[in-house]
Amino acid sequence: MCEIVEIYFLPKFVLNPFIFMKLLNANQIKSADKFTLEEQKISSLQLMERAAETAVEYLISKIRNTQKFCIFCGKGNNGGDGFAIARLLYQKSYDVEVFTDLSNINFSDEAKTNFQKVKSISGIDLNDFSEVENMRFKANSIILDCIFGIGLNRKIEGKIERLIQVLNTINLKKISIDIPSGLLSDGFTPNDFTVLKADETLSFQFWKKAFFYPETGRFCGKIQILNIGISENFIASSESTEYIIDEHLIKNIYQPREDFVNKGTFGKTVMIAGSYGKIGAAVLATKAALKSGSGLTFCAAPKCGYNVLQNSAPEAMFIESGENFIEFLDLPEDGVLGIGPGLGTEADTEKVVLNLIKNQKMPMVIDADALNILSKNKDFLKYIPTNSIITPHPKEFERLFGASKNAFERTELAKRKAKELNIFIVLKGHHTQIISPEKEVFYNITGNSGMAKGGSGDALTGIITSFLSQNYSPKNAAIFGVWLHGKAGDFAAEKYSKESILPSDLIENIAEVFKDLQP
Ligand SMILES: NC(=O)C1=CN([C@@H]2O[C@H](COP(=O)(O)OP(=O)(O)OC[C@H]3O[C@@H](n4cnc5c(N)ncnc54)[C@H](OP(=O)(O)O)[C@@H]3O)[C@@H](O)[C@H]2O)[C@@H](O)CC1
Ligand SMILES: [K+]
Repeated sequence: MCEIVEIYFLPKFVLNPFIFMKLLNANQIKSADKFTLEEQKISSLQLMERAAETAVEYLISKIRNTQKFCIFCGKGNNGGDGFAIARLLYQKSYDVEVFTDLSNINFSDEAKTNFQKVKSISGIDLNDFSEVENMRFKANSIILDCIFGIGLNRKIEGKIERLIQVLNTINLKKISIDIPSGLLSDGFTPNDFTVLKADETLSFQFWKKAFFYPETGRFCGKIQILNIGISENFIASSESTEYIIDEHLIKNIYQPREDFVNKGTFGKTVMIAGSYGKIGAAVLATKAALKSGSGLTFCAAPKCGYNVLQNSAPEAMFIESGENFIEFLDLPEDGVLGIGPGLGTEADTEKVVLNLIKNQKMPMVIDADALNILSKNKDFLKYIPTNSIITPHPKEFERLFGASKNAFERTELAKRKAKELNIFIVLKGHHTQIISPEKEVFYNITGNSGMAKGGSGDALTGIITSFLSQNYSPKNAAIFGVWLHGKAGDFAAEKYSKESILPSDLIENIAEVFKDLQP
């Protein structure tokens, strides 16, 4: 599964803080390249050189214990990047060995120029792809994959397919340039495609859609976006309905707390959660709501949770709503509701939950068992108040809306459902997506695999409900909530390791995220 660390900027290319990142497709990226050449009055060879310099600078700054790079170059501009990187690494005194298809030299113009330059350097070994079968690679060598980039338009076959199969068996670190070779950048890659399995992907300027979906993201390893100074004017004017939730976007959404305010200013959050044996879910959701700034916080839960809730979250008010599970609800007026964590699906709870959702006019957050209750009858879906936020994981999503062939199709189905029901869908996963009724998709890049633990989703529900009650719009509450949840998880993982972090640690680290956000 892929993991995204940070954006690497050459100091000369710092993005305008008001431009947040759109997800562009391969054709748009190619147009962005062309536009940049005209705007900056540079040649495509110069842009390629800039891309290669950025990649080399990154490699040198991050990679330790290696002296040798084996660079595999295809015939297009991804191969051109590879030849240029080879030359630049050689000039920095690294051992460099280059592999290409010497039997079929029909390179793109830029690749050809850079191939010729490599050929003229006697210190760089140049081999045919086929020689990889008999090679003995030095330990600690790094393989750079520059075989195909975003220009791939069909399955790789023959000699190059064989090459990738062999490379995939070699036990050396593999770094793909721009995108792992064999992967289609804008959609699902059929299962019979041979794809290079990278440990790391260094991608130029733009995230690619393939990075965000489990079937394709699993080939990418750790993802690093390298800013190569592509035209901001082009990015700003490009049409896209898909976005990456980056810090620029978050800084536009975040409303710092002002002076002269009182607890009423920050809304009334009401968590409806918990049943016997699952009171922890109510605790986590309530604490997360408190920690993310809710002014007044209530938790409606069964009586069996009274002691534990009052002890662990004394700042919240308890609303007794049954004995061992929720049997009735008597909620404060004007509360913003978050319902679902640990509710169970007892018949009485089901009745109360459905009734509440049906009669609710204001947007609310619906999660976990509340979604399972809704999924029992497709007619229940229309009870969801407009502009509400639902937070299903893939299984819950399937129960609600039916199965999809793959994760890309699931997102398309979510877009249709978000529009049809006029709601926001937070599709939880390694890269959680927020899908709006306008069919926009926002991809989250914070978070880590240590958060794949029971209780993590309860915290998310608390955070989003808290933001909704603090007057963030439903869209901003969902985007900010998902991002902050992941970021808090990243802070926690740094302190305690991915294995050991608990959702409680994540909640504790919400404070670190807010500290970081202060202007
Ligand atoms: N974005 C940026 O900002 C910058 C991007 N740059 C770099 O450019 C890369 C894109 O370059 P690119 O368009 O030449 O594509 P790339 O993938 O190298 O080659 C495709 C060629 O292979 C062919 N072909 C396709 N599929 C095939 C298959 N299965 N089996 C066999 N052949 C196949 C296809 O031709 P066809 O055979 O279809 O006529 C085409 O000629 C990009 O990823 C990045 O690395 C930087 O240099 C500068 C800044
Ligand atoms: K590649």
